[in-house]
Amino acid sequence: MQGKPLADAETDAAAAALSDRPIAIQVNNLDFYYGKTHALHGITLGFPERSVTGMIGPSGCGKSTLLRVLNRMYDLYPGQRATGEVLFAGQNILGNGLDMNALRSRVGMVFQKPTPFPMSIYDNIAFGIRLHERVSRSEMDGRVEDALRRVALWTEVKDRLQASATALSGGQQQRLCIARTIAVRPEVILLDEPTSALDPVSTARIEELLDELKTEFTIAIVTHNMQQAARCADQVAFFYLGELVEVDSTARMFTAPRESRTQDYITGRFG
Ligand SMILES: Nc1ncnc2c1ncn2[C@@H]1O[C@H](COP(=O)(O)OP(=O)(O)OP(=O)(O)O)[C@@H](O)[C@H]1O
Repeated sequence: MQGKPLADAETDAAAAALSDRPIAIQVNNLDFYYGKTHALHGITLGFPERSVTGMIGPSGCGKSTLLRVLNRMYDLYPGQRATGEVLFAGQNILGNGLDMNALRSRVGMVFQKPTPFPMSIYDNIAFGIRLHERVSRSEMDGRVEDALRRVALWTEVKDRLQASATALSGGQQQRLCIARTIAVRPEVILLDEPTSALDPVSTARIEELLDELKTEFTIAIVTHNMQQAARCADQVAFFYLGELVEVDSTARMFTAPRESRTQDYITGRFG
């Protein structure tokens, strides 16, 4: 009997490896409302541990909304509410009585535009650590250096740690924001179009960085860039009009999506 073509076998192996991983965050039957606007409809999606989930879909389909549910960012805005279940660390994080600071230290977020605080490079990183932990000065120095090394920024900034972070280039600022996020040792990192404001070289550096970070963190990234999803993600979820159309390993999504809407989107027929 003839075997499957190699490419198919590899695709199947990648999908199987992903499905064997424990799930870091499991979203079940999630609905989300901005006042009367029903933005997400019955989303069920698992984020496998230590892997990258790419979230794609046309503008307004609900990608950012889902990301904002995963660390309850929406809580900061009146009139926004979620129903369903988001299981993280053995708990439904949509429930009452949750320690939001603790949640956000475990599920960190990086935004589209780099958002360094108007303070020194050093303090940008130390600030988040101080919010959650008491550490000595020497330990803090070590944590700051470690975070900056992890994002390959240390050699560029080690001689000007006390300079303002706002003087860094856009790409450096975004790496600083990622350093700030990982410095508090989260389990999950959410990134909302983290490279859309960056040049191709800075984008490539962030993509390389994600590849390293996923050995330690669970990553969810919203992107409009199909090549970026194909390069960075282990699994890809395609959203359309507030619904999850399909989710699969990246290789399968880009070679053999099950739904024609996915096929149309990834081949650029709409969106
Ligand atoms: N603050 C808000 N108030 C009311 N409706 C909102 C608000 N933010 C988003 N929406 C609506 O919710 C839906 C999902 O928006 P969301 O920003 O999650 O989409 P998206 O897929 O991330 O889009 P984009 O790719 O353009 O960032 C859209 O219909 C949008 O108009």
